[in-house]
Amino acid sequence: MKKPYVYVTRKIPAALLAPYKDDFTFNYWEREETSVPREELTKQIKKADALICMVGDAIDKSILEEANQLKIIANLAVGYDNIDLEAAKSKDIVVTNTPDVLTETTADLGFALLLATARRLMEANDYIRQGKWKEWSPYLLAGADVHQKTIGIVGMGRIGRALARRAQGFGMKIMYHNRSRNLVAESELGTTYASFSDLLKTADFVVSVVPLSSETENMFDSQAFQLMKKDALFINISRGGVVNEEALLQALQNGDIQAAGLDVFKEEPISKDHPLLQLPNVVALPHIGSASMETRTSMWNLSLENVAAVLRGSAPKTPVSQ
Ligand SMILES: O=CC(=O)O
Repeated sequence: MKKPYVYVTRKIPAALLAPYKDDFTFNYWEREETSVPREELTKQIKKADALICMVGDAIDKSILEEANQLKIIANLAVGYDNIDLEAAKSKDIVVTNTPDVLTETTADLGFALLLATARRLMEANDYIRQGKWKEWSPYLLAGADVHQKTIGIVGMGRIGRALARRAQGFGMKIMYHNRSRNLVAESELGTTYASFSDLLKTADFVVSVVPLSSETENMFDSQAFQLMKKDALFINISRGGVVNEEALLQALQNGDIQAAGLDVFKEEPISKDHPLLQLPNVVALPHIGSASMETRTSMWNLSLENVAAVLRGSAPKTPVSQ
């Protein structure tokens, strides 16, 4: 019998495929630095039984129309705003993501970004490498304290709670905003629920961990930045789509907020000429929230487990609700 065909949109380590090789045929996009062109993906989707894809792959209605026998789309990410869930559902295609395995790693990065932005680590690193360091001086590259400040976490899901645990270690006051109250986070992590506007008005660090949806798109707009304190820092580790980047740029330029740490952008990869990247008070990272060797391997393994389960006729471990 012909083995089911699994297409992977990036190079996957061969060793991870070994346990599945007897049952499935694998093929993947070989070039690590570039994403699969739309034309090639369309060709592959026509014949694939399973697809493992990345956040940058737009799995929209028009490409899904090409699928003839696709049974599962396994996204190598916890967020899945790149996939048209309705279109997948209408073709009985299961969608899975990679929750849990990346929670702590992403929270580590979120906190690293917060610290780097507050203490101006990138500017300091550039300063020393450019040979500018001539003498020690009291306010040289002086940033903002993190300990005992107020963090405002927007989106109290798994990563939000993991951030709150880290914030506890820094003696921070923790506010959060979420669609619904999270009583466990309140009782166990000492977090306080606030309306979006109260959080914006009060927090020293506003951290976005909210998934991108029609409700959250552009929620950080000019009004939101106006509400923030002038010395507030904005950190985004969720999706660029939740921010109006033009409004963020203006807020940073006008001094409405102090600085931003951004791991995600509306257009990814962002152009190096983008105005946000010209500002010294922006720390920018290329969407590396879950990028540790251990976690990326766990994400691959979870995606493979999900694919194998569906192709063998059982339920996947981490389906998204469609
Ligand atoms: O952005 C990455 C993810 O959603 O896992």
